[in-house]
Amino acid sequence: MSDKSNATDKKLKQAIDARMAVEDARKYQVDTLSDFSAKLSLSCKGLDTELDNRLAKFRAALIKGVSFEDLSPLISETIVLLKNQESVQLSQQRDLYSSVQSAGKQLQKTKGLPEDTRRTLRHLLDHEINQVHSTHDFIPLLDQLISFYHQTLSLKLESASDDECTATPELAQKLLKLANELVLEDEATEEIKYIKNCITESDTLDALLKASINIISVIVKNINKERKSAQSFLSSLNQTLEDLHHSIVSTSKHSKSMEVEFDVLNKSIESKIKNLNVQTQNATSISSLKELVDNELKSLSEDFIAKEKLERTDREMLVSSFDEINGRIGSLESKLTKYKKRLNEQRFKSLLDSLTKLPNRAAFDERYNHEIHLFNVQSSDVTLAVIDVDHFKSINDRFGHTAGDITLQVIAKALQKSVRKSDFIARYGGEEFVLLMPSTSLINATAPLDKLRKIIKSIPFKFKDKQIEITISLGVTQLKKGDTPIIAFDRADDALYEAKNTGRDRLCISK
Ligand SMILES: Nc1nc2c(ncn2[C@@H]2O[C@H](COP(=O)(O)OP(=O)(O)OP(=O)(O)O)[C@@H](O)[C@H]2O)c(=O)[nH]1
Repeated sequence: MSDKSNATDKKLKQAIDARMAVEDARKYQVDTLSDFSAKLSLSCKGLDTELDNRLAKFRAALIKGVSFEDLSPLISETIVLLKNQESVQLSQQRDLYSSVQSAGKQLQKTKGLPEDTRRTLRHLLDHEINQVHSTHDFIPLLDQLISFYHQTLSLKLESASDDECTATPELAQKLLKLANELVLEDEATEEIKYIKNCITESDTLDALLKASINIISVIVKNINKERKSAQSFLSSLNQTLEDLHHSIVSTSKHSKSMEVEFDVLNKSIESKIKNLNVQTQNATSISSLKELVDNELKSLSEDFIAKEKLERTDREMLVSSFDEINGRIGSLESKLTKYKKRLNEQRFKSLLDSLTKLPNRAAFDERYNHEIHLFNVQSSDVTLAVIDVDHFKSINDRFGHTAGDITLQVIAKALQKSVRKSDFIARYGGEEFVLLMPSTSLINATAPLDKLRKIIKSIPFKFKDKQIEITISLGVTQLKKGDTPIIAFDRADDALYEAKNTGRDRLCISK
């Protein structure tokens, strides 16, 4: 009997070890999936605020280690949001198409349109604009460019003479303003720069007409390229998440059915051991006891064999589903790297800062160089301000990086809302912003800039139930004859340094 009991012990131990191996494999699988899903969700940060929040919740749930059953609804909600993103883009595209089509048709009907312009316009409407995958941001600009064209053409037709008609400086300035609103990718920068120089250097209506058509062509060409890559990223990401969802649900279902079978077996083993106990106590002779124990152990042994078999099947199924998921994760991860690269390129190309949605440093450099070029040609006043958030490091240190990020977004929004339409505000990097104020002298810039300082100071920031006052320091200068971009920027930076060293929350000027 002691041999049999040893054998039972051994079987029990084997059963426990096998179970632990299954649990370890499952834990490893869950950890790998969680890690991958977290990385995946980070890759689409910045596309949409609601999607960002949902993904942040999803990542938090993964870190906390909630069960698959609880994760499942979060994934379903995320998939819905991703699908929404796709349909939002599609409807924006449709809006853009019909808006531009109707403006274009109106133009086509206009008498006196030069033949080559009519051809260019036809080509734009028929072959290019309907392929544009754009956001709403560009629709007003395209509309304005087309109505600018309309207005300029009417002026040309009104003048009876066949000679080249001179454009007023205001008209050229209007087109330049529209061109300045363009925030496009690298390759287009040179094209836009060339067009802007043509506008400033030529004073005929024909030159303005040509320039406005050229700007429309550049926009159409570039938006199309950018949006295509974003859209394909979104739909692939959506597919990827759906695949993961299915894997999780099927693994979870499989585990549940196994648990039921294990439960039945465990209960049977338990009741047999109990029964053995009772019968042992009731036995009247050694021989009947021996027979009884033999029978019960035989039956128990059969249960153990069944249990072992079940565990082996469970382990094999887990290993094979794990291998399959692992393979899929491998291929998804390499896809993800590609999408991320493409998305980063797209962000870079769009020249918009992904956190604050303000123009980024590259966009600022482009605009700044152009303002310096204009200043050298026209000598109109331009003020430059470098703005830095005070003690920003302590916000991160005390309330965390996410609070820091939100702070930057709120400040960026307030700055954008408070500057004039003709001003150009950008995030230069970190907690530093730059502001260009064309046609504004240093004297006239001081009051609005100081108002800007007060606006930021009055924002009621609240972290961890604590009311926090956040201030900015400003260094300001005005472009001077002979300035290079670096010389003028350094002057504003020196003024900012002075503002920081004399107590912060102030504006200093460098003449
Ligand atoms: N949350 C967040 N922090 C950022 C970002 N970019 C830069 N920072 C942080 O901004 C802080 C800037 O710190 P410092 O240059 O020491 O300046 P400061 O604390 O603002 O102090 P003063 O400028 O001297 O008033 C650093 O801790 C950076 O890590 C960002 O995008 N998000």
